[in-house]
Amino acid sequence: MSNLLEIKNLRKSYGDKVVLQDVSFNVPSGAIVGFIGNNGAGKSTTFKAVLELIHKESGTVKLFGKENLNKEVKLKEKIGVVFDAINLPSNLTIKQLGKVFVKVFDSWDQNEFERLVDIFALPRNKKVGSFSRGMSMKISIAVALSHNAQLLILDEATGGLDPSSREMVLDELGNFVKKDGCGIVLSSHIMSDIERIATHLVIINEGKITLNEEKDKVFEKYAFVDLDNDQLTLLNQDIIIAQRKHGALFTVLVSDKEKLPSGIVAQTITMEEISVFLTGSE
Ligand SMILES: Nc1ncnc2c1ncn2[C@@H]1O[C@H](COP(=O)(O)OP(=O)(O)OP(=O)(O)O)[C@@H](O)[C@H]1O
Repeated sequence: MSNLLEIKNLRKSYGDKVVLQDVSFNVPSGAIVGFIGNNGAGKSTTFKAVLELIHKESGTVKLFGKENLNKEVKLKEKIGVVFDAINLPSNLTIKQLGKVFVKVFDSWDQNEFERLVDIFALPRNKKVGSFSRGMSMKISIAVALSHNAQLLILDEATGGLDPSSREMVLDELGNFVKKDGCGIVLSSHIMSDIERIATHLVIINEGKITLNEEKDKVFEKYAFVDLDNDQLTLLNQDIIIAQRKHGALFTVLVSDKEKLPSGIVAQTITMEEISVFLTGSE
């Protein structure tokens, strides 16, 4: 499986504040990477650095195997981007947008755009600037899906969508990634969305990656255990992902419940629990 995006040791500071420290993860072809973290953890900053909208301090970013996106103009067309804030021309209608984008993108697919506008039930003759937040997200997603991109970078793209719209969008994302050589990285605070569609989980906490793993592996092998100090010393250090102290006991997230000493009871994990544990917001 080749990587559409490779991020290695990415670092970024604003003034004295280090907001990304040694961030590394990949988006393989065929994958949907769920990028999870609290408000201010560094998700948007990572995306902006990947897209070269901001300068990174150090580290490398490779898109389709190549560095320096700004010098590889053709590559940009292969990336569909949706940011939380709408950045489409507000004075145009959807009808007019189609006419603009056919000129902007060599590979603009007007039929696909029309299909998505229909299934997202978006009005064709209303100015985009007057759209609700949910409608704005849907039109941004429709655009990102209509220029034959291979990689989608979606920052909070399902936030603000009603449940039936979310279903439709998640279905479309699932279909997108089935196409040859396509992949998605999406940040979200909606754990049920991540649990439903992600193939890989990347968790970031205060600019540091605390988990980077295939989702199925997390649910098959990972577990929480409650231990006292003596039991903790018996634990194979290699399987400890994170631990928290609660009075005299420790709650430990382990990466392989098969390697637990006998007598220690593994508790099953939920997406919500693992994300709360690793984002430190408990
Ligand atoms: N232009 C900027 N100048 C100074 N600090 C910034 C700037 N942009 C982001 N930051 C800081 O960088 C940190 C990471 O912000 P970022 O927007 O990447 O978080 P996030 O994980 O996307 O959060 P959210 O879930 O709220 O969207 C925060 O502490 C934020 O205040």
